[in-house]
Amino acid sequence: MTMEEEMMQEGRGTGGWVASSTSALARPAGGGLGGGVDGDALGRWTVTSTAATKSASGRTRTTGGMHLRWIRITKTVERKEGGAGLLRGSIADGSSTAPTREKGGAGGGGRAITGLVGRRKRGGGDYIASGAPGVVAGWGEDGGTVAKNDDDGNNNGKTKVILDGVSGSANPGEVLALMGPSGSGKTSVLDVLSGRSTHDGSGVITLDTVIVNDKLMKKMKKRVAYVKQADIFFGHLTVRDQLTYTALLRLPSEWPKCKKVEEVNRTIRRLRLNKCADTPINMISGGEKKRVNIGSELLTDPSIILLDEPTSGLDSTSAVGLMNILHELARIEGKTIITSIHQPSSAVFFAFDKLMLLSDGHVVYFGTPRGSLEHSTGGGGTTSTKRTLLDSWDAEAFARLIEDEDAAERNAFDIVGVEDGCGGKGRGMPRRALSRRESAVLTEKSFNATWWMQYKVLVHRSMKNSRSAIFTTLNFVKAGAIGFMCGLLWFQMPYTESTVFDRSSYYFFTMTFWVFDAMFTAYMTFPLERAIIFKERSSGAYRLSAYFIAKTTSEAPARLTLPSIYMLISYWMSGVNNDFRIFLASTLCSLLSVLAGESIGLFLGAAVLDMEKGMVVMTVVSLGLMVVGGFFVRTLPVWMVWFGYLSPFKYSYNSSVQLVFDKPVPCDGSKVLSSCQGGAVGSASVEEVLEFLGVEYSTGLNVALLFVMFVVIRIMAFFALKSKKADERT
Ligand SMILES: Nc1ncnc2c1ncn2[C@@H]1O[C@H](COP(=O)(O)OP(=O)(O)OP(=O)(O)O)[C@@H](O)[C@H]1O
Repeated sequence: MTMEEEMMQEGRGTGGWVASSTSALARPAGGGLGGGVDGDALGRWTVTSTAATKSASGRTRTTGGMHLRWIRITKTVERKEGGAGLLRGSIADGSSTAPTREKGGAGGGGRAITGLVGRRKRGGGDYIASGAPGVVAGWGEDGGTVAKNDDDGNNNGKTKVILDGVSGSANPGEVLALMGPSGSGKTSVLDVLSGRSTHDGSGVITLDTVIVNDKLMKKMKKRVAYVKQADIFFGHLTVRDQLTYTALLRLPSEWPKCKKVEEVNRTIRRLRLNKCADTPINMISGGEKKRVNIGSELLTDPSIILLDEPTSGLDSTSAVGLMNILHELARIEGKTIITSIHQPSSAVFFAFDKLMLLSDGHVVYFGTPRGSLEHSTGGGGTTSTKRTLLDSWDAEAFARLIEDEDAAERNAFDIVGVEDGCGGKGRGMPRRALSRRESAVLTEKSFNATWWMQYKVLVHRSMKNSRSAIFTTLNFVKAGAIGFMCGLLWFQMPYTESTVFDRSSYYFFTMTFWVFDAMFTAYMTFPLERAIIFKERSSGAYRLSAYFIAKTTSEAPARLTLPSIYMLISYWMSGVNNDFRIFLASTLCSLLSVLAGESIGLFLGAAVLDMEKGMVVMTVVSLGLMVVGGFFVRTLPVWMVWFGYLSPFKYSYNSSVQLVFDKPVPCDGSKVLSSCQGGAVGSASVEEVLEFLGVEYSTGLNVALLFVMFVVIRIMAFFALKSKKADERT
């Protein structure tokens, strides 16, 4: 069943809230930000629907698209050291080396344009530049130098212009394709439009004619879905799990769970994922993964869907299938869709409603796909060079056209918005209507789910994932085998002076092994999940605090179960102390030290997200802390004493050893302790044994210090993670 059929079956096709027209200006009806559907002076419909609204039958409506315009967007990035070919010179003045025109980019609005090829505007926003020779798709590589940038796409300074005065627009009900050679700026345009990356600020982005500033963009993220090139998921979760967790996190909290589940099932049907719905994501095909990625974004019923090369890596049948889904979403649900694409088949290419061609961060064509041929060949069928194409497109004139269109729509909206019934429009009234729409967006909730709901869902997801990742047979075998091996090595130690050292070494080994294990596995947590965290957070799925606390609580059972199994086997086999209360207390000390070690690992993982560097830091820090833990070096140099206080090994060793030596140790003739120098008679006091082993502080103080370490370092880990900004390219 196609989506269209499905929707008709659900009554939506006739329900009146989805327009099925493919016209560029057709709009789905729905409630607006200010409520309702508004007609503009040009006789078009502007829909500003945001929240899911209800049909007469009580079903949830699909939110329509929004009109997205971007005008003279420029983006400059810092040139990173160490790359091939350092940049020289400067572009700070924005001067152009283009021979035939002035730049209309960074703040250059309104300047005169020379060498302009004639162009006209066609109905429905179809801009065709005429008279330029050449081809568009796969244009010639003549090495034509782009204004500001050299042949490597670099400018001659410390910065690099990656988008230069890019303008365009996308309408509800349409699919706009971004095409251009690799490195031409397609992803950068999508990053900026989705709010995942910033632009230089000289250009403007408008959504339904409302200028999108930083504050608005943050709020808009819920309505702008961005399907990135990489399909990042927890591989152990099934497709249904992934969609269900997304639904629970991102759909309105007032919806009952059954409604969210219904939405998941609808998304599975809509994206034809039924066959793999209950298969773990790491087992499904690339095309299916891509559809899961799109489905996760579609669940929230966004108005605008941006996709970065969704067909890359797919065979042609899957690519066509995916494109059909996008066209259905635009045509039937009225979504605004922008997708970048490489080498589409001719069927796919001509099916796009609009096409924007980019080269070296510049627009070289915007209009219908068919019109691009006319533009590129100029009717003469000759091949165009990159240089010619760049020169033939008047970016500034195009920017002004979009600007005018935006202004016309805004005025028309405002006239309607404040209509007093007499057809009058009083002074200052348009502004009121505009701000009404703007404030409607700004007062929207940042998160759909409450903090507690986010926490519960994330704990559940993390436990499900860690069950498959940590509670594996292999890990149980590891804990059991090491416990058994240690039991054999320290087998049934008699409680006499000759085993004083062995008892303490048993604890030192136990602490070292499990604290190291916790440190290193916890270290991996954030670097491994950072792509998912950044992706989900950038779409406003949850608060970082909910994720962090959920992550640490959900991993605790797995983290503590394995050392407990080890202790249960090794402690009784070794005969450390036959008092069950001592076993319990020393096991708890060990587990607390595991949690403190986990805090250190989490902190370093959050502070140094780069795995390679982080591993080096981890190795140095963990070995250092172990050495100063009291077992190896007894007398630290004065300037290193502070380092000893940071060692969880020290506190856990100190507390456990004190618990084990709970009564005087009988001499056995080995003359290890000074009180036993006389032979196998008498015993050494507990104090003497503890002094011999270099144990400091009371058990209570050691446990308290371990607890402080566990809590304080964990809080530090949270702030370290919070301070990390998403790399624009993650
Ligand atoms: N943060 C950044 N730092 C440095 N250079 C960047 C950054 N982001 C983008 N670029 C550069 O900007 C240019 C455009 O990159 P972008 O990823 O947008 O191209 P693209 O058209 O999507 O390429 P592809 O088709 O290969 O994905 C490239 O030369 C890229 O190296």
